[in-house]
Amino acid sequence: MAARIGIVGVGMVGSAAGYALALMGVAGEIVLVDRSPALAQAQAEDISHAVPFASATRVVAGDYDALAGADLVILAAGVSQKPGETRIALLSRNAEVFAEVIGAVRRVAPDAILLIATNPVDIMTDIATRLSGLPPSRVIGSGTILDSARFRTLLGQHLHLSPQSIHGYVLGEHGDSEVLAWSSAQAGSVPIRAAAAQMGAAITDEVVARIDAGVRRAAYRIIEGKGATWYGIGAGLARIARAILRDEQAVLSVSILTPEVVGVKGATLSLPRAVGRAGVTADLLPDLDDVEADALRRSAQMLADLAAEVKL
Ligand SMILES: NC(=O)C1=CN([C@@H]2O[C@H](COP(=O)(O)OP(=O)(O)OC[C@H]3O[C@@H](n4cnc5c(N)ncnc54)[C@H](O)[C@@H]3O)[C@@H](O)[C@H]2O)C=CC1
Ligand SMILES: CC(=O)C(=O)O
Repeated sequence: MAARIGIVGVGMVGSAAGYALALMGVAGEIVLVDRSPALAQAQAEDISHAVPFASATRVVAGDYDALAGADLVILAAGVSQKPGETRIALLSRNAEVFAEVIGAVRRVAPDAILLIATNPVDIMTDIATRLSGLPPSRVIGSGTILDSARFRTLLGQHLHLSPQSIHGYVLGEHGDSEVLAWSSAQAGSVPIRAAAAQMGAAITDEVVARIDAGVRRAAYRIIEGKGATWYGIGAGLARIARAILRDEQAVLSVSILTPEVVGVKGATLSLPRAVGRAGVTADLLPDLDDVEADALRRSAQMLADLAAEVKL
């Protein structure tokens, strides 16, 4: 039977995910739910007009009851950052939104995998895991999927290679403490620094600093310029959804509650992980140098401490 995806919160991010999913054609039906039914209705109508160019997906608006039987529900409800605001500053407001939304989704779609986009996405994934009672493997935050895409884009531009031929991951928090795993990045099958040297485009300290800021500060820059980010994450959410619904076992950097990593217990954070129909089925932590391992430890500890402060 064709897959059914729900999206709760269809502002910029939820609607961009719906649009990307409709173009990709991975679902038979996409159901849009929002606190504003008029917005959900308008987004469904607009996105459905893109469908004839790409797929046969049915795109409809509905209330929570319309999510019954969903295989996957994407959560993008809540407030977003104002210029200069951190993701973590959104926590208390979005925790209140999840207190209402997660129970409503679970009541009608108990078998759905939850895919979280709302920021701060790692802590919101931790909250969704606890509120839902689902196993962590079935409550997946988009985490650093977007940061890894930004890393691959900038490395691809530096080397004049397709970002699809760059393999590199951002680990830890989707946020200020994230860790770019330079030491394991590759172009094709060649370690990134060796590839860069072969291609006459050495990765100097200046290049590292520029790409690091390009990734870490991307959201701040884009929000300054247009108020929010949505295309990158919309495509990232659709990519994760495709991996789940087609049981791809694709390696993607996503966030789940993790029993232990680099000595830190109980942090919800991103690592490259295998993603398929059962959710996350394996972790693939790359080899890290000492600087990267220390940075990941700090990021993980910060996330574990912050999540522990959230009382539900
Ligand atoms: N994980 C990531 O990489 C990214 C995450 N985000 C986050 O995604 C979230 C959404 O961002 P935008 O779409 O730009 O915001 P938006 O304001 O455009 O949309 C949010 C939507 O949530 C709805 N909503 C709020 N409370 C609700 C409730 N209780 N029940 C149902 N719907 C509710 C609103 O009506 C609105 O339509 C933010 O937290 C933002 O920071 C944004 C970009 C990237
Ligand atoms: C807003 C956000 O989290 C991002 O674009 O990375």
